[in-house]
Amino acid sequence: MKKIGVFYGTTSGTTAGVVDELEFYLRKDDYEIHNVADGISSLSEYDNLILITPTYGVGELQADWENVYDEFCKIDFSGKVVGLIGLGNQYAFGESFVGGIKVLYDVVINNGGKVVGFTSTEGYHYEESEAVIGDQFVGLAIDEGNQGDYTPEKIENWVTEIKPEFN
Ligand SMILES: Cc1cc2nc3c(=O)[nH]c(=O)nc-3n(C[C@H](O)[C@H](O)[C@H](O)COP(=O)(O)O)c2cc1C
Repeated sequence: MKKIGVFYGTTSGTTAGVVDELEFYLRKDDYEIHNVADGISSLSEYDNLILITPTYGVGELQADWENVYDEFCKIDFSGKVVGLIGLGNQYAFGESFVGGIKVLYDVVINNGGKVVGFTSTEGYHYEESEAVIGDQFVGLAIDEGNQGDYTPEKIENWVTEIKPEFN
């Protein structure tokens, strides 16, 4: 398996904690973590990517992702395999739960990439989410505030599922 590039943004630090947990399940693989606040100039070098954003505003990207959005939209994702992880709060923001990953999803798909690691919406309690296609999230939905106890198991299952899909 080729190297995995993990790119994340965080405003209040929760996502950084989730990235630490993700690292545990990637520990036997070749991977590199990048905080989007430091830029995304190396993103196009990876054929395997895990992109992580908490949702802010109403279903929008986290601020550091917003800052690189125009650059992100110019990336050719042909041949790239991408897994998405979204953080959100299903009770406080139940009408736009983890919507931020749909913004990333749309760019990856429009620019020729493959998104893997859709997950079931079962067990979540929200009204609406832009990040749902059919009955699945377009990535892994994490709600640390309300369901953080399940996060390690969710990440482990998701990583196990997407690894065979990587280049
Ligand atoms: C101003 C604000 C807006 C938010 N909007 C949403 C939202 O639309 N949908 C959602 O699922 N979560 C929303 N959240 C919850 C955050 O995504 C969640 O707390 C996340 O864990 C924050 O990650 P971070 O600590 O890495 O920045 C919002 C939080 C704040 C403070």
